[in-house]
Amino acid sequence: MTAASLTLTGVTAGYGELVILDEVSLDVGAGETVGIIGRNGMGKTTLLATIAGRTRIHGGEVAMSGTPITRDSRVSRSKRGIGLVPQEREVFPTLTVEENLKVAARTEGFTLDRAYALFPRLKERRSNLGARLSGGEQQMLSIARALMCNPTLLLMDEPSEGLAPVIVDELYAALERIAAEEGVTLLLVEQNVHRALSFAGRAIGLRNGTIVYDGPSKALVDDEATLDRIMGVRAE
Ligand SMILES: Nc1ncnc2c1ncn2[C@@H]1O[C@H](COP(=O)(O)OP(=O)(O)OP(=O)(O)O)[C@@H](O)[C@H]1O
Repeated sequence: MTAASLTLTGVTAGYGELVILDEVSLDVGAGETVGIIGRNGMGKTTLLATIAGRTRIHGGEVAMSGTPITRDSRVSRSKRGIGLVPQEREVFPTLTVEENLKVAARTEGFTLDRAYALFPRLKERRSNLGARLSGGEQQMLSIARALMCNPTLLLMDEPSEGLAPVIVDELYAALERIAAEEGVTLLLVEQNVHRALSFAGRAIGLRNGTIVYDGPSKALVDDEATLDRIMGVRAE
């Protein structure tokens, strides 16, 4: 797989007539890891949903590796290589772990063995029903299932939400491997700012649907004034 690049040019988008994102522009290079941070309700999920084709675009252009996709449906964006791991995880509850993975499998590319190598817990639980998994296991399954579709641009919405710190460590160890070993560009929304900054090379701060920071994560780590500006309150 070859990682995709992504360009948003003056994108205004939302739900029906409701506008949430206001003239958002950004350029993400192939293979970059980007953490999207900001307070609740600032438009982080809406940004991922807009890239995945799940919102209404009122203006501007979205392009993937130079090809405009603004008017493509979510299905055609998925076929082009955009994978979304939604906040709700969307695991099939009545299918086993292995069946959840197999329904997404393509004839070539990412394999079941690769999924199990990245997430050994899923191998142990491969015969368990989706409904019987812990939150952390469901999150791992949701990410592994997205990878089965051979994404070249993977969007993850709050992967660590509601998980115990030890599980979050395990999850992020797998994400580090995905970033290093799979040909995929990664954008993730992360409520835990310091987790986002240590994982992603680049940070994007959203406030009221506009980008208020776009730069290296490293520069933000000790910059409390800028973090306060993005987060509104001191980051935890
Ligand atoms: N399906 C929807 N229909 C209408 N409005 C929505 C919908 N989803 C989100 N919104 C609104 O869009 C705004 C931005 O929400 P969004 O979920 O993108 O923010 P967020 O930064 O991801 O926040 P959170 O961290 O709480 O998930 C909010 O005012 C929210 O109420």
